Amino acid sequence: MDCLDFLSRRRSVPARLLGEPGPTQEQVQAMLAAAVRVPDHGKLAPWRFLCIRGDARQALGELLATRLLEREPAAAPAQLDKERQRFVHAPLVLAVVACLVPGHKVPEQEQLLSGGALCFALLQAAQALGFGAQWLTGWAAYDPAITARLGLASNERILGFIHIGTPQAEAPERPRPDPMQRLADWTP
Ligand SMILES: Cc1cc2nc3c(=O)[nH]c(=O)nc-3n(C[C@H](O)[C@H](O)[C@H](O)COP(=O)(O)O)c2cc1C
Repeated sequence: MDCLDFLSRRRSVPARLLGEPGPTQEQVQAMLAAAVRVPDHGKLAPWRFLCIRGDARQALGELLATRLLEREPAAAPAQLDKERQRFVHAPLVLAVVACLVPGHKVPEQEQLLSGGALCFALLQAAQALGFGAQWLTGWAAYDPAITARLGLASNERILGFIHIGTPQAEAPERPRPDPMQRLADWTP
């Protein structure tokens, strides 16, 4: 498969369809090494990663369930279970954290964009190694109590939880927009 073919066929594999085996430590390193080559205005490298694997996945799910009960005391047991299950499927979840440099001449938007590109590069690197992956956020990515428990500082943001593992079933395709319908010539 040539490169463009690979990119044109890329699709996410829903986290619930991901299972063992996950990437080895060498493969994690290789994926990150590819992903940090994203465009990065000002060479700020305004991002870092958290590896969530093994028992930490269940622990994070418990944290989400506990926090949801705080936020919504009437939350149904099924909702709480959903939170507990959020991170248990894929063997590896990489949280991509934006480390924003406030007041820098490179606007925060560009720092965030670089991190977003990095999330996507991670998806591609995972797929290039034969894994499936999905970029998820969910309410927890924006909840201050959860981000504090993840160790984020006030200038840091969760950009995504990248779930990575071996597809246990074929991922469904979704309709894709026709780019030509969104293309126009700009005329002065
Ligand atoms: C920043 C970001 C956050 C996302 N968060 C979620 C999410 O919380 N839940 C979800 O179902 N999909 C989420 N998605 C969408 C999936 O990552 C993915 O795009 C979708 O499953 C379709 O897969 P595709 O990559 O094949 O288009 C998010 C996408 C982005 C870019």
